[in-house]
Amino acid sequence: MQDNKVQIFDTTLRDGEQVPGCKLDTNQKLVIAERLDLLGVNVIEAGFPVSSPGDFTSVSEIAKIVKNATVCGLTRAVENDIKVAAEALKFANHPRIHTGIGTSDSHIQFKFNSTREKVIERAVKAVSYAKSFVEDVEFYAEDAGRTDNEFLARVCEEVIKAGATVLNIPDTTGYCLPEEYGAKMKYLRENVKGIENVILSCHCHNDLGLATANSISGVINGARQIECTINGIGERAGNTALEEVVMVLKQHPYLNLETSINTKLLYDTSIMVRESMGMPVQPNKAIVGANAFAHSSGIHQDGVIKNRETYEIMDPEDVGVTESAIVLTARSGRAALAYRAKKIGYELTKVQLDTAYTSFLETADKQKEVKDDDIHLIMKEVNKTSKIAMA
Ligand SMILES: CC(=O)SCCNC(=O)CCNC(=O)[C@H](O)C(C)(C)COP(=O)(O)OP(=O)(O)OC[C@H]1O[C@@H](n2cnc3c(N)ncnc32)[C@H](O)[C@@H]1OP(=O)(O)O
Ligand SMILES: CC(C)C(=O)C(=O)O
Repeated sequence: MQDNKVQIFDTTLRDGEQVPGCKLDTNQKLVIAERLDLLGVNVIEAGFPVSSPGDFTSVSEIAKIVKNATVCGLTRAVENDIKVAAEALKFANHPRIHTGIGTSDSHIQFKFNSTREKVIERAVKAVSYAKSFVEDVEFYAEDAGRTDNEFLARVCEEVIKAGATVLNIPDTTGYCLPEEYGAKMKYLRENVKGIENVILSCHCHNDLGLATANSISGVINGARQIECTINGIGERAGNTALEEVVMVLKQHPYLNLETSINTKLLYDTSIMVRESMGMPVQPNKAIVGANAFAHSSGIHQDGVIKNRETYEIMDPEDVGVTESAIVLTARSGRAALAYRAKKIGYELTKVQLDTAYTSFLETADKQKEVKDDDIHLIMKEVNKTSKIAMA
């Protein structure tokens, strides 16, 4: 029987920070790392220590301040990368070295001009070397999404023998379909000796918009760690969005898969990352976008006003959003107008609402949104013929 806990491995500060424009200095990284620890992530991938003196310092300082989460540093299957990562992580309460190498034929041929056998040798050597510094060693088979399953299983078996504690199966190029990615996890669980002693990890990219679906398919098929970032930032089209996978698992309790995330901190954390990295979040982004809990068409607004659950599958408060928004547009109906008018103090009779609605539509057709100031003007006009009660 597998544990039902899914570990959340946050790589906002590593894969997220690789994005053009998202680079952070050590102080900014420390603020985010503290917040991620508070949010309840299990692992913080703090950086790639060998990549620059600045990133080494960031990883090292993060290792000193993070109280609960494991702090992880990324390396290539290169001795010096691993030695430098171990040095940066030496003050961590729970250090993890994340090492690995490309395993797809494309990576083996074009990046390394090498062979499958030599790649296995390098993988094993890297894991054994990392193991000489820390107990917790995660191995990534880069481009596992496009790696032949039989070969991938061989790589996994060898690195488990060398001491890997976590096996990361990245869909580096965001190529897989959810069924295919899930089947890959299932295949590994069924064909790799020793797999029951390690955690399988999903690391999915969003090139085809499938990162969340693939990660969920991965955990349904036996993976127990998801690598993800706040707001889904990351290379190219990004990584799996942390807030999305966490809420998928929360909203589908029959899957019987849990995370340790305090979901009420999701929205504020999203804002923190957005502002600190200068990377805006699209308004229609699931969970944390400005419109994720906004309703702007009459039929939906009427439903939500009667009962939120007609058009909302989550309580906004569960993700730290204070309340749903009823936004008035030319597609709004009387229910929404009466609702907003009441919010700002006007209690309309049915006749007054009909009158107000006619002027409302005239205003709404001229602009994208009808604001409270516009409503005050409309009410002033209605008041001239019929006195409105104040709510
Ligand atoms: C999918 C991912 O997100 S992987 C992480 C990506 N992140 C980054 O690359 C950010 C940090 N990277 C860096 O700072 C630099 O690229 C460094 C320090 C790692 C390397 O810099 P350089 O030595 O100048 O090498 P450069 O970046 O030009 O090329 C990468 C080299 O690493 C090799 N390499 C790539 N991945 C691996 C790996 N997992 N294991 C071993 N070698 C690898 C490449 O084959 C290439 O080697 P070559 O020059 O012998 O052909
Ligand atoms: C380094 C690995 C884990 C990665 O980022 C990827 O394959 O996308």
